[in-house]
Amino acid sequence: MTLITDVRLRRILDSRGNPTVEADVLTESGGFGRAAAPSGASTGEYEAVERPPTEAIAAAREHAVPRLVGEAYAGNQREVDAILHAADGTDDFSEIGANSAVAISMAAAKAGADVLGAPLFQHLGGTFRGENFPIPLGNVVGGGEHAADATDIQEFLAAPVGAPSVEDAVFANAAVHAAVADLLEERDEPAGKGDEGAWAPSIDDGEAFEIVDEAVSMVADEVGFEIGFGLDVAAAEMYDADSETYEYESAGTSRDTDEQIDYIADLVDEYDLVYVEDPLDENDYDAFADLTDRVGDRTLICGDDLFVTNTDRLVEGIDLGAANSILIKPNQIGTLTDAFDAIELATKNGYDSVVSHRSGETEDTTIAHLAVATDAPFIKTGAVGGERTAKLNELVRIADDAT
Ligand SMILES: C=C(OP(=O)(O)O)C(=O)O
Ligand SMILES: [Mg+2]
Repeated sequence: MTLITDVRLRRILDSRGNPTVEADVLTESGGFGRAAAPSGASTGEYEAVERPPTEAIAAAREHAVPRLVGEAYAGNQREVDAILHAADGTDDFSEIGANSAVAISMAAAKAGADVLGAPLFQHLGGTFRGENFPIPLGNVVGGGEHAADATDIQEFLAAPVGAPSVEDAVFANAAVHAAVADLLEERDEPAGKGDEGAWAPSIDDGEAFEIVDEAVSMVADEVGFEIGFGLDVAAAEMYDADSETYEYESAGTSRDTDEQIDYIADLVDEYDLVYVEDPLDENDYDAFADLTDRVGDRTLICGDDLFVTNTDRLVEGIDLGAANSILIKPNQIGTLTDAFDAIELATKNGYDSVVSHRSGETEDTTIAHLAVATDAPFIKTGAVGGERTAKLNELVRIADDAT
């Protein structure tokens, strides 16, 4: 029933106005799945390779589509993804492009779910998946590679850890985003928005800490449940390998690795941070391990550029005690199977998985289903903006049994 009869690929727009790959997968019994690849700006050095969409589409049409059509079953995700790997023939999807691979992989999953008449999260997670919903981490102030002339730290995140429901959590993050706007106005700090919809004022990190801390406390008082504070430092983007220092350009500060570890550890205590992503360079497992040793009992230290959703890199991190959490971005690794395997390995080793969007996104909602299917404790997918609310609203629908 789920035999694939056609795979169609096309270029569509992403949220930055750049082209990206969209895939349609059709099956023998009329099943249909459509999915699109997202795209990063602060990409990790070890991510699977995204090719220019025109090239990725041509290569996938030549190498992957003939091996899938009439040969593979959309309901058998591992088979589809193994064929994508075999058709590509490289370690990093540099032949067909991780963008073509992930679009086809996710579209096949949706086609499989369509034939089965099940929501995607149910198809992916099975009937015995847990009943939990991920806590959404909402980006409310940001800079780094996501906005010009804004904070050095890439993302200041609201983390509604005490929310009684996913709906409450989603609305709390939007309220923090709105509260930040009010506080910026009071301080006469005009702000546009960065790529992920977070406010991107021309302020230094110190001022951003004050504002987000206040906004989070105000909204927590209003809603009556705990809202934590988190960061994506995206430190690889500020690391200068020649001088071995972290360069905070807007603040005019430079820190060596030990100073960076001290700085982050102090921030964890000062702001009760519940989540810190990529606080150190993506090649420095040892520094990650030092920091995790110091503060890992009271906050999540999450590897994004460090692990790039790659089980080999995660194994190394687990061996060294480099973190206690992993970011999961399907397009970093190229298929849903690889993303699932990373989550499973993380869970077995006591790491929390954070399923994540990219800064360049589409209306695709697969990550909302992936997070629910795998019982991931967190999802990071912005706070506002159409391509972000597409995922947040889908979570609300899943919770309401309305997908
Ligand atoms: C979402 C992120 O940004 P990008 O997609 O630019 O890598 C991130 O760094 O976590
Ligand atoms: Mg990150």
